[in-house]
Parts: sequence; C-alpha cells; structure tokens
Amino acid sequence: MSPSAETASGDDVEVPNNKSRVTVVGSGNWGSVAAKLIASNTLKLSSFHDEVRMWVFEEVLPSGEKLSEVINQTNENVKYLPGIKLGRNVVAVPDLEHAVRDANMLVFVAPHQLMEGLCRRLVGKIRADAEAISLIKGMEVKMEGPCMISTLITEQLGINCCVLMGANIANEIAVEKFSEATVGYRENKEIAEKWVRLFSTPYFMVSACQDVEGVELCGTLKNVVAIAAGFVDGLEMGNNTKARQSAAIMRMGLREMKAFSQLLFSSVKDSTFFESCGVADLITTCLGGRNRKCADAFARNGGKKSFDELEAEILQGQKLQGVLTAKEVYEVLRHRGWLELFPLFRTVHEICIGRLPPTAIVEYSQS
Ligand SMILES: NC(=O)c1ccc[n+]([C@@H]2O[C@H](COP(=O)([O-])OP(=O)(O)OC[C@H]3O[C@@H](n4cnc5c(N)ncnc54)[C@H](O)[C@@H]3O)[C@@H](O)[C@H]2O)c1
Ligand SMILES: O=P(O)(O)OC[C@H](O)CO
Repeated sequence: MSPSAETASGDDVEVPNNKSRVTVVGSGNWGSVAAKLIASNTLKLSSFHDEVRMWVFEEVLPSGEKLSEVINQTNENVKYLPGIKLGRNVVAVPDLEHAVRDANMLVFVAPHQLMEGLCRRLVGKIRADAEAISLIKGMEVKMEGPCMISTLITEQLGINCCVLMGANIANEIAVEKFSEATVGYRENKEIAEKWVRLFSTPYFMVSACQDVEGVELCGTLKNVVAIAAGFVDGLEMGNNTKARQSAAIMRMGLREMKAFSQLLFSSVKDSTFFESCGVADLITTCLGGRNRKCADAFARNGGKKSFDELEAEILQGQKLQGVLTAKEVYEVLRHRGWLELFPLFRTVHEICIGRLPPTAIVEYSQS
C-alpha cells in the first residue's frame, strides 16, 4: 500500500485478511526507533500490511502544535527522536483504541510504570487472535509478588506475549549503528520467528531464545546495575580506580541478576545471560544509558537533587526505569527475606532513597 492522505490521518483502511497488521503501542525514544525498524520491513515483507500505526500519548509542543500531527506532517518524532525520519508508512495515532483496532501484532514499548493503566484501557479493544511482544524493561510488584510486564499483558489482555531485549541504545540504532537483540519466547517458535523477521535488518541482528522470563529479567535488572555504575562514575575518583570499580560493579551485578532471576524462575537458563539481552546489554547500559547518566549526576550532586528532578532536567520527558525497578526489586527481597543475598541491589535502592550516601556503592563493591 502506498501512503495516502487518507491513511496518514489514521482513518480505517481495508486490510487483506492474510496480511498481518502491526501497531506499536508507545512512541518514546525506543518506541519511535522500533516503529522505524518495523516500518522498513513491512514494506519489504509481503506477509505484512505496509502501514505501521504508532500510538502517541498526545502532548502539546512549545510551538502550540500537537505531537501526533507534527509526526504525521514531518515524519519525525520531534520530541523523542528528533532528526530521524521514521518512514512514510508510520502513522501516528493519538487515540489508543483506534491505534490497536485491526492489528494482530502489537508491539508494547512504553515506560513500565504506565503499563498497568494502559492494559486496563485496552481490555476488550484488541483482536482476540492478536500476538504481542514487549520491548519494555521493568516489572510490577503486586501483593502476590513480582509480575513481569509480558505476564501482565497476557493476564490482562488474554494474549500470548514474547519479549525483545538487547544492547539497544535507541539513538544509536536510529542512525543504523550495528546492534543485536534477543526475542524471548515461551513455546511457539513460529511466532518468535515471525517477530525476528519483523525486527531484523542488516544493522539490527535478532535471534530467538526459549526463555521468556530469563530474557525479560536480564533487560529489567540491568537497569539497577546501571544505576550503580552511574554512582561510581559520578564520584570523585581517579580514572583507573573508576574503571576497576565499574568492572567490579558489572561483575557483581551480573551475579545478582542471575541469582535473582533463577530464584524467581527455576526455568531461567544460564546461557541466556550470554545472549545480547544479558551481558551485552549490561555493559552497554552501564557505559552509555540514561540510567547511568542520571545516577552519575545524582552522585555528583552528593544526592542533594532527587532522581525526579534529574530525570526532568536531563531526560526532557523521557523516563528512567532503574530507580523504580530498584525499589520493586527491594520489595521482593524484603518480602522473601533475601536482602542479605543481594547487597548490590539493596545498596542501590538505599542510595536512591537517601538512606545511604552515594559513596556507599564503593564500600560495598570493595567488600
Ligand atoms: N530508549 C532506549 O534506548 C531504550 C532501549 C531499549 C529499551 N528501552 C525500554 O523501552 C521502554 C520505553 O522507553 P522509551 O525510550 O521508548 O520511552 P521514553 O522514556 O523515551 O519516553 C517516555 C514515553 O512515555 C510517554 N508518556 C509520558 N507520560 C505518559 C502517560 N501518562 N501515559 C502514557 N504515556 C506517557 C511519553 O509520551 C513517551 O512516549 C522502557 O521500558 C525502556 O527501558 C528503551
Ligand atoms: O538508556 P537506558 O539506561 O534506559 O537503557 C537503554 C537500553 O535499555 C539499553 O539497551
């Protein structure tokens, strides 16, 4: 289908029955890049409808214009991914119900703390045969215990949900720098392979791994370790000391990620930690991610500016995941009596809430 004024406004189009239709639920930094990747492939793969709808949480820009309208006029997400053309077959849709209508492949990519509310709004609004994938790094903690975002989607919407995690700094993939990712799936390998085809490009190499919890926990927990790495970076230390401390944080972080994941789900495989979603994402995020950056600023300020303030100042509307995840992990540890087993995770949360100073990360990593 060639784009037309009619489809660019998000109006309904005739969908041939045998073609899959994709909607991206989310349009932040990674959401926009995901839409770009997918849209480049739907044009090439005959089993997919060309058009990719991207749900936009509507906001009014300083110019007075609506974000979704500007995206459709310029083909750029000027707020969350400026300077990058998304592909003319990406259509921004501010109405959530309209965005998901007709789609049988739903890509969820919103900050994890918003997912419960979003799922509630989608109940009864999606196709019964829809398949989902979550690109979201984070989890929910409920009375009954931790709940991964893919499980939340499956439980609330009654659909199967794979995950895609990896060493994926969105701004770099947007300019087509090489990166890899892992699709985690539960049982249906065919569906996982369909997702792999939808995301793969010469610069974005995707492979499938039958360990949905392991893949998702890697993506979730590395954000807590990235906060610890940021604290180390923000402290006044010589470069050599800093490098040694960062390496120690990553090593200990990986150990806690694996132990925590396998205590929660005995099915989590050792090998998953060697996929892109594991050690590769851990290193990438500890060196170049937003969690690292904000934690660095927090330590430089001696903990005097809150993470909320720093997030607003530094990320300009983008959302941090690691601070909230550290709190969620801490709650699980406390409930289960595991606090002593996870000193790094515990220390990160205690620094984030001001119970310990940022320097505590060094004392911990030297012990
Ligand atoms: N950015 C990356 O490099 C990257 C890479 C891999 C994975 N991820 C993960 O992807 C997920 C989404 O991150 P992102 O980078 O696409 O988003 P982001 O942090 O760049 O943007 C925040 C998004 O939340 C939306 N939003 C704000 N308030 C809202 C509300 N009340 N209701 C609904 N939406 C609201 C904003 O419109 C925006 O689209 C996160 O779990 C993140 O960890 C991000
Ligand atoms: O920028 P961060 O810290 O949210 O991390 C981004 C991605 O998860 C890296 O894979």
